[in-house]
Amino acid sequence: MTLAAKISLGCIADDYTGASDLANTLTRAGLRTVQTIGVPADDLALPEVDAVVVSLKSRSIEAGLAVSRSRAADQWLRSRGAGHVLFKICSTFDSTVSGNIGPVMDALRADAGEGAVLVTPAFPETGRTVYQGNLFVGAVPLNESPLKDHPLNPMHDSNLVRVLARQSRTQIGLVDLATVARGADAVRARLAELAAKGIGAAIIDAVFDRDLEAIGLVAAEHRLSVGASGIGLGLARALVSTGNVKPARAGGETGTAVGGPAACLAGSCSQATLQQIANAERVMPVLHLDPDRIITGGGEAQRALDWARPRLAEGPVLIASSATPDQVAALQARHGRDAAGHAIEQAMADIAENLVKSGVQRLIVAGGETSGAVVDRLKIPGFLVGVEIAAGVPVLHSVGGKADMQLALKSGNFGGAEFFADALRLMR
Ligand SMILES: Nc1ncnc2c1ncn2[C@@H]1O[C@H](COP(=O)(O)OP(=O)(O)OP(=O)(O)O)[C@@H](O)[C@H]1O
Ligand SMILES: O=C(O)[C@@H](O)C(=O)CO
Repeated sequence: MTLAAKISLGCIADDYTGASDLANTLTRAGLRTVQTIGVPADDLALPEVDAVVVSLKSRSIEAGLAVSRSRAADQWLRSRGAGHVLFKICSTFDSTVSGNIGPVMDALRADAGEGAVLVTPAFPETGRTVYQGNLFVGAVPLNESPLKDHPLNPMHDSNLVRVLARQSRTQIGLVDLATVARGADAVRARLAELAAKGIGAAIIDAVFDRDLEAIGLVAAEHRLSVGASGIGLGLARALVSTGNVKPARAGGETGTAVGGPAACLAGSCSQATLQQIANAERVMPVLHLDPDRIITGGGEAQRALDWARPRLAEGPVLIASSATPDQVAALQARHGRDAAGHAIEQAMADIAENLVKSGVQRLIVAGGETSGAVVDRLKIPGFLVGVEIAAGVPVLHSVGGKADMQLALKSGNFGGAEFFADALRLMR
């Protein structure tokens, strides 16, 4: 990849929807941003940018692999001049006792020679706030939110100091909201105090965007931070306010229209996605896949394609594997959690690949793991960020691939009740 000037901010995202969420936030804050799929190939030509978000699919893989892939991304970003790298995790801190947030943070911290790393998944625009180290999703603590039923990484503890301590080799501290409210100097002093005690990372509270601006100013003076789009916003605003980046027009790429048939694929089982699918039934044909048949090799992807192809000329279609928490639990009990998740993701990738062969150039995918499987199969090297469909979900324009495509990669919990119709209206 050839980048004309050095980049100001490097980002490593642990899934593809999270990467486009962050790329969207950085773009809106005035940073020219590109999202790459994996560590870019050296010959991938891309425009001059301020920030690169390398998308990995490392949230739910074995911790050692997540570490090695994240380190490779970090080395690439540093070699392109990134002085600061943000490790982008989910705003609901999706992870398990074995990782992968802690192990990746530990490795990147050692590589960067960082003292204490600031960590926050706060993203107030989507209702994620952190107080006294506890993560709230809307009005409820994380462990009472729908994330308690997540198919891959159910979250049962809202205290992130505890959660991260279980995953990391370093001690975890807290920078509380009272400190953040006193501004960047107070945060700086508290972080230095923690680092002096040998504490390697601190969860930092944030409830409003102004908190993230103070956090961003301090984080930007360091080499590494960990968090969701909120700290991305803080970092971007810090880079602009300190004159390190000259802000670009903050509207995103308008891109050229691609036209042609459009399709939606949903593999997310979040409450938000289930509601969005129910509402989509009123405006487009919806096919509900049979997950048992996918796992036992019953030709379900072919059935979906046979269903979709004759309908595409009439308008968009939606194909969903999504199910309620009870149905997900029952399926996992029959087939195993990982086997079920993997088989369904690959079926979605088969369907996407064949829909694109049938002419689809506008594709909406719901779910981070699902999006990862689909985008990998389509071999799209990167995206430029277009208009915003909903908080954290932009229209993406493919770059560097064979076909011109527009995609929307929706994080499971994001988007309004009419998300699919909203997206289709903006994808031309
Ligand atoms: N009916 C089902 N039963 C069990 N698992 C399913 C079913 N449908 C989809 N899955 C699996 O559930 C997982 C959903 O994860 P995915 O990351 O795609 O969505 P999400 O977690 O809601 O989104 P995000 O990570 O963006 O918040 C995938 O592994 C998918 O294959
Ligand atoms: O931060 C979020 O919630 C999202 O960008 C995400 O990572 C969901 O997969």
